[in-house]
Amino acid sequence: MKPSIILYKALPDVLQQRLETHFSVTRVPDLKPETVAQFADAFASAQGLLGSSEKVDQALLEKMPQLRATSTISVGYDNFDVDALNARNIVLMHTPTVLTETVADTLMALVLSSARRVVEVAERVKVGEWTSSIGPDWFGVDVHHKTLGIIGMGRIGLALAQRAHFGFGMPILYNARRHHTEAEERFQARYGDLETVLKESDFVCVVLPLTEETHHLIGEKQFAIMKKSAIFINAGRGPVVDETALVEALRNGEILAAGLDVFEKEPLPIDSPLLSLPNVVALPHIGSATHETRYNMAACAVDNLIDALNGKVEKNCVNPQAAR
Ligand SMILES: NC(=O)C1=CN([C@@H]2O[C@H](COP(=O)(O)OP(=O)(O)OC[C@H]3O[C@@H](n4cnc5c(N)ncnc54)[C@H](OP(=O)(O)O)[C@@H]3O)[C@@H](O)[C@H]2O)C=CC1
Ligand SMILES: O=CC(=O)O
Repeated sequence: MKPSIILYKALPDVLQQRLETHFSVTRVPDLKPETVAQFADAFASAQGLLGSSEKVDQALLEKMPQLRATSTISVGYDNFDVDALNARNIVLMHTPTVLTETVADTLMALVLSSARRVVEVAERVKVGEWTSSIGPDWFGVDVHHKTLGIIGMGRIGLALAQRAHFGFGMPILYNARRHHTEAEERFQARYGDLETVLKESDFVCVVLPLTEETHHLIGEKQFAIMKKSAIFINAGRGPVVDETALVEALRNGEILAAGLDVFEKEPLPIDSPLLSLPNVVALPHIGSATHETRYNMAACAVDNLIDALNGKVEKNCVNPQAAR
């Protein structure tokens, strides 16, 4: 008999079929308690779980006594209670690498659009404000040859450094928990403590995972030491930044502008003060959102679950030690 799994995200037909050749699949809309109650038997017998974005916590795991493997269509996994998974020897698979280049493109798009005010001035054209040759009130600031600070020199940080170094001649300053020789040798990146990166960068780009250590890592004190001309970019996770402090820093002119793909609360509430600031580019968490990359992520997650339920956890596994 095929193992049973729960699928809580729509997949392209070809991938759903691939999953169905290996497993007996129950498709559910989400992981809300009412959905779990409605499909109680399927959750009770499922050995695998595949989807993205939803919280996978102790309460859910209690409804899934047979669960052996979870597979998320994302690289970030802050929505999973990894300690609870470890305690039950449940492996967690994720999708690093396949999305790296696309997310780095998004970061570069945020850098360029914030600096050159692309969204703001394009809107002004659409509402008919371009009535004569433009003046300094439409100007932006240069990107090329400015110092790019990267906080989190992992896979995505490295791909961003590559673009900025070779494409835009930008000196790279970075912070991570350890030195990254590849970034230093290939892109002449310079390591600095967090304070140095914040103080010396023209662009401060956050590409960190959300953990206990990174929660609100960037707040009032950190914005206060950035250059007044600094542009702040966040494409890691929203709660890494104290959003109230960010709004204050933007309002008070402590920094020039911000480009944001992630927020403390998503979807970003329509009454968020960020949306009334002209110097903010706000994107709906589209870091990896291209047709090609989202397909590759879903395919990777399907393969990951097949591997994990066959005891193969050498690749893409967050907690291989949990494998039984
Ligand atoms: N906006 C979007 O759509 C997307 C967002 N993301 C987010 O980006 C994150 C990074 O992805 P990826 O680059 O693949 O991950 P990696 O694990 O490759 O890189 C994470 C980096 O963060 C650093 N880091 C972790 N904790 C700290 C800390 N406390 N202080 C300083 N540095 C720290 C790591 O340091 P060290 O190298 O020293 O260990 C590493 O350099 C994901 O976890 C996810 O949250 C990812 C994809 C899309
Ligand atoms: O935010 C997206 C991810 O893959 O993590």
